[in-house]
Amino acid sequence: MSDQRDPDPYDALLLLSFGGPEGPEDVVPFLQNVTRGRGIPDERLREVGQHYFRFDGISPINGQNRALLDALRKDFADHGLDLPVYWGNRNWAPYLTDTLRAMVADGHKRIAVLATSAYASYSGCRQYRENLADSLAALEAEGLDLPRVDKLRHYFNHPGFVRPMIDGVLASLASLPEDVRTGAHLAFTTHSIPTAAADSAGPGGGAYVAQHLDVAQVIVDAIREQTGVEHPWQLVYQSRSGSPQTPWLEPDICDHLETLHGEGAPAVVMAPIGFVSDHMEVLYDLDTEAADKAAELNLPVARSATVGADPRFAAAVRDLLLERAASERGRTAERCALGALGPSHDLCPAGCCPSRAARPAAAGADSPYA
Ligand SMILES: CC1=C(CCC(=O)O)c2cc3nc(cc4[nH]c(cc5[nH]c(cc1n2)c(C)c5CCC(=O)O)c(CCC(=O)O)c4C)C(CCC(=O)O)=C3C
Ligand SMILES: [Fe+2]
Repeated sequence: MSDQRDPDPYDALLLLSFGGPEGPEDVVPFLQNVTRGRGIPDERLREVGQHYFRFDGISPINGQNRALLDALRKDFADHGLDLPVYWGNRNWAPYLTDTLRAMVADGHKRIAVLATSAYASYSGCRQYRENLADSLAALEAEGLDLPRVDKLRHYFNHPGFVRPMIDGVLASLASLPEDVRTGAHLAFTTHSIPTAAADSAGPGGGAYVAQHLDVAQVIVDAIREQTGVEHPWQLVYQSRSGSPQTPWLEPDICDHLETLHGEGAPAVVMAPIGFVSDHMEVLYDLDTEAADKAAELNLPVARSATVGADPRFAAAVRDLLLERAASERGRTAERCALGALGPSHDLCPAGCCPSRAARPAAAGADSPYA
């Protein structure tokens, strides 16, 4: 156990996230960053940006990440872990390349990376690794000595991620009127992705859906143990984008609410297990769109909390970092995981979560960097 208190060889933690706009003038440039290289006209981006304009152009994601940074720094300080925590994003300031450059200037050589995405998939894992490779290439072109970056393993089934969600679902159930509570359905939601991306997610394929189903089962079992009620449940999807010709994971949460209503379900708890914080996909797609749909159907719904800056999640990040540090030192580390799938791999194998256009990706077996 003492082995898991030593951060060596790591000298810093980098929180790597999506980024989001912080005012109306940021919205189109942010969406240009997200959709770069796909030639989407600004006019269409302004349409896509309607979700953001409804909230004064402010995505909640940056505030969520600032709160998580505070929670991480507090957790590290409370546990005598003297490791600086930095923050960089894929699509908005503070940009990943700028943060990595600052980390190099501060003398960091061996960086553990926590991405704000818990599951395997191209969008949730490999794309972040590609962003890391792009940033390292930019620093290399500037003649800087490159740090080594290691991405911490997927944490979808880490107790520090799952337990706050169990409490969230229990709180949502408790918030429903008593006469509909016992019969309430649980709708676990995550970001829809193209079915082709789902098929090829993780080392053996299919990992995105399998991981969500495993987490959902753990939550359902925990709720049965605590309340004595086995709620009917299903994994459903939200936030689909892209061309209607391309198949994406279904059903959508709004269609699912209609189906459940048609089947006579008395109430639904929507549990966004696919997301780490209450960012725009949660506030718009669930709290606005799906909530409006439920109101139209006269179906009582509650939306459960994401982990956000829960201290148990901050502690889980420390655990993941110390676990990986131990295994990098060649020690056997305790690897916490709930559910049936067990702890995820440290290093993504070559070709894990492939994209259509193969691009270099750091922090995996096929990384061009050490
Ligand atoms: C799996 C997944 C996660 C979870 C893992 C993770 O967290 O990384 C996620 C998170 C997020 N997605 C976000 C925002 C967007 N996602 C888009 C587009 C897309 N997402 C996809 C997948 C995912 N996305 C996919 C397959 C696309 C289409 C292709 C593409 O464009 O790559 C677009 C483009 C416009 C549109 O097509 O609607 C936007 C603006 C925000 C920020 C929210 C905020 O601002 O609070 C967050 C956290
Ligand atoms: Fe997305």
